[in-house]
Amino acid sequence: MKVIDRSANGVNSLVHLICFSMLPTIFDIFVSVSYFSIVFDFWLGLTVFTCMLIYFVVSYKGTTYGNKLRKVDLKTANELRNKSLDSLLNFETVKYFGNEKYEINNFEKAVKTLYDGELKSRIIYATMDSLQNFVINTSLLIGSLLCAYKVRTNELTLGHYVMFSTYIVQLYSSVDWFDYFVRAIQRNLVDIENVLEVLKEEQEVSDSPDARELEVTDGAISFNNVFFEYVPNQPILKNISFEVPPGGTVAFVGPSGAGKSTIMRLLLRFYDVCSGSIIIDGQNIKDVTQESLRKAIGVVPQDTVLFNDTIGYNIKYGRLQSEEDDIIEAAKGADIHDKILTFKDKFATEVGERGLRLSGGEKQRVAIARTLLKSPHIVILDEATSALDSKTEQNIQKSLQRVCSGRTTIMVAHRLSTIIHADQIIVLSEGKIIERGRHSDLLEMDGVYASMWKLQLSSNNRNEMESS
Ligand SMILES: Nc1ncnc2c1ncn2[C@@H]1O[C@H](COP(=O)(O)OP(=O)(O)OP(=O)(O)O)[C@@H](O)[C@H]1O
Repeated sequence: MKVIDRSANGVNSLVHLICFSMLPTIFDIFVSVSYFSIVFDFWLGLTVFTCMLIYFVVSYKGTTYGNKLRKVDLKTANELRNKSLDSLLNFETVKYFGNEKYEINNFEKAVKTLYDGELKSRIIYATMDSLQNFVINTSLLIGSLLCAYKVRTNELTLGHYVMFSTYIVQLYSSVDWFDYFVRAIQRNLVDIENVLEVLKEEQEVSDSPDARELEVTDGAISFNNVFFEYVPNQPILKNISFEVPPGGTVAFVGPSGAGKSTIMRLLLRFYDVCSGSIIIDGQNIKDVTQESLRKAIGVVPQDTVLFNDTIGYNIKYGRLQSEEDDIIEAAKGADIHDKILTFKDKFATEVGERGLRLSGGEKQRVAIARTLLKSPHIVILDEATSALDSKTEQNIQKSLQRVCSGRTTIMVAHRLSTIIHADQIIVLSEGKIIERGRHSDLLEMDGVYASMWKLQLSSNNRNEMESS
């Protein structure tokens, strides 16, 4: 992937740049050690060189081990963040099962692992610092004693002694700076590696370099011999072909796992088809930008998840440039305006995390209002009313009709009563189309759809009898 190449090149260039900037320091150290050996005394030079070698070995080993610990710490910190986020997002499930203590224990364990890891790395770095100081001071002591001895035996002058002390202090300040710099770089490289891991994630779908904007004129959709699998050799859709004329409605029914929602995901290009094509108004969706494609499609999903903000904000999300009047119109169209006016803060009412302060029907209406505001050419209703009771569903149907009117619509439904007016009903089973036609045609066919219809009728009758 281009992004990875670029970032990897970036890191390589950074490492090269740093190495170059360190050359003077390395040169400085090399010259100093040689100077001691040649000009002063061989044993003095050897002492300084040996201590320097020990210093670098300690530094290398300590930093390498410290980096390993840091990698583990980063992994633990990520896991801790994911775990806490997951428990907070699913707080209702935690409460349903009374598992608060279990979650708290898990969190405490994760915090303790992180704390222990950080403590270990701090101990390693502190030990390394002490060892390095010990090596430097020992070398200073041995060097000074050796130098003093040579002055006493008249092999060196007092001036040599002063020069040695000045040199060695300067040398060790360079070495110290070098060590600090290398340590900081290595530590940051470990962190960058963490970011690169994220960049390495392959993008499921990317725009082709010459991708154009999708131009929707009528909103005609056609699937041509579409074959798709999420995992190799496990086909989900097999040779799916159908057409939706401009403004027409096609509904998909079938058992759970048949591939109905997958068709919607392919139309939105969350995945690319393995073979075949999806055409909108004569343009293959592979050749257009994902942004323009998704702008043309409005989705009313099965479970509407709202932002933890106001109702007004959540409706406005359908078209961020909307004026207040447009939002009110959309709310009226979705039949939620009167309900919003009964709230104390009206459109400024906070909906809570994921919209938990609203009922299922209200959330669904917000989703419809958003789609009305977006005013797309194509609408997808993915089991938009399956989570609602029959009465709420009947009320919402009117709003849905408003969203779909004059727009090409693709629906997924479990309740067959919601799709009887569709221009075409397609029955899917194990990724294949097994029946298609209008409601009355399919009933006449007396096949899978007809038996599903009879089953739903009898269960509806049973429910009515039980409630009366
Ligand atoms: N991201 C994914 N990776 C792998 N397999 C997946 C993925 N998403 C869905 N599937 C599988 O693809 C199959 C079809 O899923 P899909 O959601 O399209 O079914 P569906 O007909 O909409 O079912 P339902 O009516 O229960 O929502 C299922 O067997 C599912 O397990």
